[in-house]
Amino acid sequence: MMLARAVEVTRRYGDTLALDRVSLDIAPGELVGLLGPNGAGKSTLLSLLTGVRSPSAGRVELLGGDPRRPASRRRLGVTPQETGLPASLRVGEVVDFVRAHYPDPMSRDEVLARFGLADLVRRQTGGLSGGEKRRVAVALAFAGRPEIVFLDEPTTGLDVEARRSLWDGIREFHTGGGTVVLTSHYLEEIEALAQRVVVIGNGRVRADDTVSAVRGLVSVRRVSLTSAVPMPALPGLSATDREGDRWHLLTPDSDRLVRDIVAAGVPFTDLEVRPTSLEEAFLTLTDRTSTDTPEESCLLSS
Ligand SMILES: Nc1ncnc2c1ncn2[C@@H]1O[C@H](COP(=O)(O)OP(=O)(O)OP(=O)(O)O)[C@@H](O)[C@H]1O
Repeated sequence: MMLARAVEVTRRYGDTLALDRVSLDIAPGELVGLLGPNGAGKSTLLSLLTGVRSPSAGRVELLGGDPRRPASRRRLGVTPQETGLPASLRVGEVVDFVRAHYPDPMSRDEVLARFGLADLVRRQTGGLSGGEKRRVAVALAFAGRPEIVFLDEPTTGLDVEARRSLWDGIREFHTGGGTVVLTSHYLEEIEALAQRVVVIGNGRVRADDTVSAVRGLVSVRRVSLTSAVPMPALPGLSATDREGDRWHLLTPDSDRLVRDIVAAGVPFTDLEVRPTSLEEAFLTLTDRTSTDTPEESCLLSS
């Protein structure tokens, strides 16, 4: 049985198409990273899988049933992107408050120790730093001893040490058999935790593969040069953008592309090669799951 599942799910907000026919299966014991730029639809997908919102079309299942069923929700842990903690309560009290909602929670000490928060137990949450609040918010997702946890950008705003301590807590849960789905803008973060990466862009699944396969897909370089001559169709050229005589060429193999340009006799000046951002790399990912026509796919890279 899949622990969570989206089947051809579409979600609209008014005229905005946030998710467009997304299908995803999360098996027990997986640690899956959802990777995508701002506005890709990651949070929307989490909100559907956790029953906070309903799809406009398609179907979602959590723990074998409707995500809104209280019986399923008791086996679920969630930390959304934005959370509020009651400012006048102490960290230990907040943990106890959340634990009290579950039939077989972790002990207060276990929750705090797993996420390196034991020193904060008596502190009022209103006086915590942003990073400390975030760590408490993430730890709370685990308090009810859930089977599956959804974390929306769990380490945003954390320094390196806090991030590592949080990763350790997530890994420990996973090693104990727990299932985790987390979103991130950074492949490095997903690489540190997950084996499987689902790349979301413009509301669609662009890739669903191992971390190393996705790294290959998004390791794209941008070759820029000035030339009055049109670029010939060269192998390994994933996308082309032109501003007057300035060309920006995206390619997985910049050495080869430059050699090919020289071999083709294209005159140029001001050659520049640099790594791309994830957003740029996404433009080169073809839509493997859709039935889009080639013309529509080209629009993605224009
Ligand atoms: N409540 C809402 N009302 C209207 N539009 C929304 C709402 N929530 C999300 N959207 C839109 O849906 C699209 C997907 O947003 P979503 O928050 O799911 O993306 P995301 O991948 O989580 O982005 P980020 O990385 O910035 O958190 C965006 O265009 C966003 O503006």
